[in-house]
Amino acid sequence: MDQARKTISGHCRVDAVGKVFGSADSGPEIVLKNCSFEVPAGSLTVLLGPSGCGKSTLVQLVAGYDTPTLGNVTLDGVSVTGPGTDRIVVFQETALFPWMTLLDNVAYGPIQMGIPRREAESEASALLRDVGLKAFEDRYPSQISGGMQRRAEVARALIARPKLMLLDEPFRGLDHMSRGLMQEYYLKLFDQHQTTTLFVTSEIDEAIFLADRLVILSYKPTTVQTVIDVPLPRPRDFQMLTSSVYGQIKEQALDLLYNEALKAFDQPAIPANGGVRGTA
Ligand SMILES: Nc1ncnc2c1ncn2[C@@H]1O[C@H](COP(=O)(O)OP(=O)(O)OP(=O)(O)O)[C@@H](O)[C@H]1O
Repeated sequence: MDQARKTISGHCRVDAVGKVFGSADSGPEIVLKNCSFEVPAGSLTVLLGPSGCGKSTLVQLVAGYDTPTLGNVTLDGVSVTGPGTDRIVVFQETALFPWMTLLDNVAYGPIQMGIPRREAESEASALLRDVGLKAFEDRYPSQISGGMQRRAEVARALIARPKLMLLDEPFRGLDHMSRGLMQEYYLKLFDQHQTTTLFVTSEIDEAIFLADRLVILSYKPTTVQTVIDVPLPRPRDFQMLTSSVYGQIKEQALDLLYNEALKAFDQPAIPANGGVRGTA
C-alpha cells in the first residue's frame, strides 16, 4: 500500500440525530434522541452500547441506507443523503459471493469500476496477504473458516478505498480465541491502512482494545452518554489488557453501561398497539 493511499479524510459528524420507527399499527418508537458525536479523520472510533440500543440504526444512517428523523450526518462536511462509495459497511453476516474464489471476491469491485483485471488481481492479492490469506486466495468462501471469511471481507472493503469504514459487530459469533485473534489482526491492518473507522460492538474489552475513542451510548431513547479517549499506545497487544490505564477505562465504561444494560434487560414487551392507550 503506497503512502498516497494513506488518507486523513473521512471525518464524520453525527449531529443531533433522532430516529423514530413505527407505524400506525405499532405506534412510534423513539430509538435515537439527540445523538451527537464525531469520528475524527484517521481515528478508530468505537460505538459501544447495550444490545438493542440502536447501534446498527446509527450505522445505517451514517451509511446512508436510512435517513434520520431529525438531525444530520456529514462526511468531510458534506451531508449524507444516501449510500456512496466513500463509505463501506462490513456486517457480521458474510457477504462474500460463494461462487467466487477469495481473489475474485476481492478483485470484483475494482473490475466492475473498470480497473484492468491484472491490476485489480494484483492489488487484491496484496490485500489478501495483508490479512493473512495469501495462501487461501484460490479457495471459495465455504472452504475457509468464519474468521477467515471476515478477514476476506475486510480486504474486500479496503480495496474500495473508502473514506470511512463502518464495521457492525464484525466479529460477533466467533469463538473467544478467534475473536481475540481477529482483533489483533484488525488492529495491524488499521495501523497499516489508517482508514477512518467507526466500529460497533457491545463488548467492552473489544471496544477498549481497538479504540482511539469510545462513544458510549445509553439505552432507548438512545443518546451519547459520554466519549472516552483511549490513550493506550499503538501498536497494541493483549498485554495491555492488564495495564492500569486499561483498568480505569474499563471501570468507567462498566459504570456507565451497567444501568443502561439493566434497562435493556428489564424492558417490558411492547404490546401489539405499541402501548398507545385507546380513547374509550
Ligand atoms: N427498520 C426498522 N423498523 C422498525 N424498528 C426498527 C428498525 N430497525 C431497528 N429498529 C428498532 O430499533 C431498535 C434498535 O435496533 P438496532 O438493531 O439498531 O440496535 P443494536 O444496538 O444494533 O442491537 P444489537 O446490539 O442487538 O444488534 C430496536 O428496538 C429495533 O427493533
